[in-house]
Formats: sequence, C-alpha cells, structure tokens
Amino acid sequence: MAKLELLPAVDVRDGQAVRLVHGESGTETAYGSPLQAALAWQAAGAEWLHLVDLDAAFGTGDNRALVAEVTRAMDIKVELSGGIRDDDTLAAALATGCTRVNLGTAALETPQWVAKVIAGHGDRIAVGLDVRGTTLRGRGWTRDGGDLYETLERLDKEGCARYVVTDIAKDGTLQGPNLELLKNVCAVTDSPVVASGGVSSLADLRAIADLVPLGVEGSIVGKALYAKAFTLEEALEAVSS
Ligand SMILES: O=C(O)c1ccccc1N[C@@H]1O[C@H](COP(=O)(O)O)[C@@H](O)[C@H]1O
Repeated sequence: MAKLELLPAVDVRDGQAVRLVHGESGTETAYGSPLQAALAWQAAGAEWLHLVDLDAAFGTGDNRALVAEVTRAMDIKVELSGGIRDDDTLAAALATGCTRVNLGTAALETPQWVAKVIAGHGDRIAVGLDVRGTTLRGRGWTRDGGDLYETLERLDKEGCARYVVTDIAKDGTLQGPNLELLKNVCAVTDSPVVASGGVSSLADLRAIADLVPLGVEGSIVGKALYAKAFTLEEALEAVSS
C-alpha cells in the first residue's frame, strides 16, 4: 500500500514561525526562525514542507522575501501558500522553485483566474479547501466563500490536480483530524487529498494513513510537532508502510 506523505508546516507571521488556534489572528504561539524550523524538518527526514505566508493570507502584509529564501534553501519539495491570488503573486511563488502552490481565497473569489492557472500549470496548482462545517472560508478564514461540494464539483471539472482539505474547527487544536470530512471529500473526487488540521498523535496519523486507499495522499502536521507530541522521525516511521 502507498505510504502517507507527511508535510510538516511552517506558518510565517511577522517573520516568525507560528501556530494559530482555529486559524484565528491573535492566537499565535511563536516558534522562532522559519528557516531554522524548515531546516530542522528537512534534517529529520521530511520529504515535503508546507510553507504558509500567514500575513499574505490575512492581508496584514507579507513575508514573501522570507518564504522565498526558505523555499530556495530547501532540498525537499515545498508546498507554498498564502496570498497567491493573481498573476504576479503566482509568478513570484512559482519562481521560488516550490513544487506546488496552494490557492485558497482565489478559488472562491476569482474562479475564472483559477480555472486558467489550473489549465496552465496542472500539477503545480493545488486548491486549499478550508472549511467550517461544509462552508468554505477565505481571506485568512474570515469570510464565507460558498459550499464545499459545489466548489469541489466545479474545480474537478476544471481539472484541479489536488486538494488540501482543512477543517478549521480542528486546526491548531490537537483534537484529532476530521476523518469523516476527509472520507466525504474523497468520495466525490478522484483527485488526491492532503489532510490538514487537528493531528495530535501517531494514532491520528495512522488513522489518516488508513484513508490512503480512498484517495488521501498526505497529511500536514503542525502544532503536534511544535508541541513535541511526537517527533517527525516517529511520525514518518508510523506512516511508512
Ligand atoms: O494555515 C493556517 O493556519 C491559516 C490560518 C488562517 C488563514 C490561512 C491559513 N493557511 C493557509 O493560507 C492559505 C490561503 O491563503 P489565500 O487565501 O490563498 O491567500 C490556505 O491554503 C492555507 O494553507
């Protein structure tokens, strides 16, 4: 059986690696240098890095130079996200050499542009489906952006290569992933799904790995690593078979 890919997360706010609770601005816990965090995950054996410019996602500025520096310093694959919403920000993101970008708000607010970039860049474009219940949220998860399943149907027709599915209610809480949501999304799309939000233990990761046959390809891990609930080496070992 294919193994579950793990994507340790480095979310950047005001130049620092941070974790939020429910993605809410003001709930940050800071963990120091984003580059040091990213290098530590790489040294621990990560094959992927999920790198987020939170200021760009919230519209409170950006950390573009810093996330570009981190991406360029990595030997591993990088999924870059936050504030990629038009031709200029997409071109700058892709020029960092990241393996793919993850679009959130743009998929909700500028669907024609997203259809165009999916057609033009294929596998380098993932769409982040960040949901509360089944309602999508954009602009730093502060605004409603439509129904999950209607949007998914549209993006599937446009050939979206991959979805990063985040249950906002779980994100940063260490309360366990929303396995039902992941199963429901996998049931309506043939594109691979990356799980995000709530991982708290190796058992959670094994439960997500059980969904690989349904279409879950990977899992983002954030707070649990920073809170030292387990090490990345332990996590990689737990999902390796
Ligand atoms: O990752 C978070 O904790 C997070 C919290 C609040 C808002 C966004 C967050 N993450 C990432 O931001 C992109 C969306 O950015 P945009 O809407 O395209 O500008 C989303 O994919 C999440 O990965």
